Amino acid sequence: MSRFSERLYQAAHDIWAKSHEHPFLTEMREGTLDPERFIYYLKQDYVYLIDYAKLFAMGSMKAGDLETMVKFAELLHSTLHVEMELHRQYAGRFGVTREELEQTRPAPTTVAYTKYLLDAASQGSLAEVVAALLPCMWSYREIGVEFMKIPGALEHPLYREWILMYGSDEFGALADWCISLMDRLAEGLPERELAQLEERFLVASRLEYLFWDMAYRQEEWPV
Ligand SMILES: Cc1ncc(C[n+]2csc(CCO)c2C)c(N)n1
Repeated sequence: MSRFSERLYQAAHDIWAKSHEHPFLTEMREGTLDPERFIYYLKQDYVYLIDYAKLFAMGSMKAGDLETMVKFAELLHSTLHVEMELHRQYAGRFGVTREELEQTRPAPTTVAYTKYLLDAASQGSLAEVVAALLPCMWSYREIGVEFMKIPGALEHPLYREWILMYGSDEFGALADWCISLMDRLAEGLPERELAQLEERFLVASRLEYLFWDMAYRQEEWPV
């Protein structure tokens, strides 16, 4: 039987393709993305990551064995100290302090995405936690690897570090681990539960798309 992750990948194909073609990413790829849009993204992503990191804590809590528990703890550590450190360093280049980053008011799409993930994780099984968090890790891995292949992308003075982080083998290995965990957790589940996991994965994928779109539009609350 084919792997459940392949089913998820196929089901999300059109959504992910739409993300890859979004002007935020095409302009970043070409090095023409307005830095204001990038700063907006960094701030929103910082507060997104604070909530997202909690999913790894919940993964640790719901883990059925010590190895899985340790791996989620590593992912939590890496988000707080590696990924968020990249954001802090970028912000510093623009004179935005760590405190300002942390006090960013989450925009509507950030609220929708983080609360959706936390709801899925608090209500559901470990498989639901993984289905919800997976598009984030997997889609960034795809984007990072694609960007690394573009001649000159790593020479860009602003976007170089971002591309290096998400295109790195370390991030690739973390995403691979989550994909194989998804496959193991899905084994033997009835179709009704698989369909529910697929739904979590697809909604999170659509919210990933909306996150790029939000950053490009520099979305604000209407009042
Ligand atoms: C909206 C949004 N989606 C995905 C990521 C990428 N990401 C978040 S946590 C993690 C794994 C370990 O830190 C990865 C790859 C992001 N930064 N922002």
